[in-house]
Amino acid sequence: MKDVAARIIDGKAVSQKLRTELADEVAAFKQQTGVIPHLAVVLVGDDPASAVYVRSKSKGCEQAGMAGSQMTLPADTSQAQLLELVARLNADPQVHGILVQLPLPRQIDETVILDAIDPLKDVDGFHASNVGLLAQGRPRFVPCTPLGCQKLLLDAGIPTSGAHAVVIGRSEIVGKPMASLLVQKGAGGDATVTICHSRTKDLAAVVRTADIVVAAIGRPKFVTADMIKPGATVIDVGINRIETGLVGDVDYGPVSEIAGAITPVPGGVGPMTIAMLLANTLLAAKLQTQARR
Ligand SMILES: NC(=O)C1=CN([C@@H]2O[C@H](COP(=O)(O)OP(=O)(O)OC[C@H]3O[C@@H](n4cnc5c(N)ncnc54)[C@H](OP(=O)(O)O)[C@@H]3O)[C@@H](O)[C@H]2O)C=CC1
Ligand SMILES: Nc1nc(=O)c2c([nH]1)NC[C@@H]1CN(c3ccc(C(=O)N[C@@H](CCC(=O)O)C(=O)O)cc3)C=[N+]21
Ligand SMILES: [Mg+2]
Repeated sequence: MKDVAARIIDGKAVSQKLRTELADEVAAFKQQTGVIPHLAVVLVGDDPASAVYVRSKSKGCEQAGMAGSQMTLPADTSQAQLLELVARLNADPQVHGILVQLPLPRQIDETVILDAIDPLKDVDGFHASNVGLLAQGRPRFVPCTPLGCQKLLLDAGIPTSGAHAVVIGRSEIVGKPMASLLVQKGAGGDATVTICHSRTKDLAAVVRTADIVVAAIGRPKFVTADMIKPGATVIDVGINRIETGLVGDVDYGPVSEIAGAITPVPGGVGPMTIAMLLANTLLAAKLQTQARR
């Protein structure tokens, strides 16, 4: 492996393939039920990066034959006002999926909002009941980013069973659910999982033992070549905007000379997140359509 550059795991290509398959499933669902899956995305404030993601989410819905609506509330929206909108979306039978873009302004408690979303419309998989179901190994809505990482491993044929997977980061939206997925029984799981975070002692030594590294730290180029076992698979979740552009949490150039396979940024995990969100929206429509019959 020493002089051979890593294989590039092309998340953009995989996501496009999945989105084409999804469009067929959406068409079949619409024909069977007459129901058009509908995702509502809520953005509070005017952060330009968030606005870009929110737009790509609604655009993705339309491309897959689903409906996407977008609500933008002012940055000074109160928690009560946002709860009111969530309640309205919960009660709207036309809306199947609800995504409230994070982070929220400081006057709003994220947990209060996420707990208020109908768990059957929680396409992000952040509601306590969906987190619990995943932890118990009977997933309903799985958080989109970790699910996308697992799909990339499966699509690339990277063995996870018995592998040592090291997840760097323990957030509720990426690190923890990623570890849950990798440790689960079955395809894309059965790994021996270690979670690292800011209190981990000698993180570099731990990461060096990994067959699979998932980097979700939020620090540009944090994972360096000296931390990588030759031939290891490196999944870079990080999205960092620096002066030179968009970079991941992995020092891509040097690491790609040591790793066996690696995801680029952009074009790796990010597009998979969107594809999984669309898949979760169809799942939401299916669950709610069954529930009403
Ligand atoms: N591609 C995509 O679709 C998505 C990308 N992202 C990106 O992924 C990255 C991670 O996001 P998210 O999980 O929300 O981030 P958080 O900030 O919520 O979590 C970061 C984690 O990294 C750990 N960490 C921070 N610094 C260090 C350090 N020096 N050493 C070891 N561990 C450290 C933190 O530890 P501790 O808990 O101890 O503080 C924390 O657990 C970000 O770049 C984000 O932009 C996020 C979501 C989707
Ligand atoms: N409730 C909620 N759910 C989320 O899923 C959520 C969120 N809040 N807040 C912000 C993070 C971040 N996130 C990304 C999605 C797609 C790309 C993506 O498509 N990235 C492209 C590049 C896009 C660009 O150029 O900026 C890529 O990596 O190729 C990135 C990041 C979802 N998030
Ligand atoms: Mg966070």
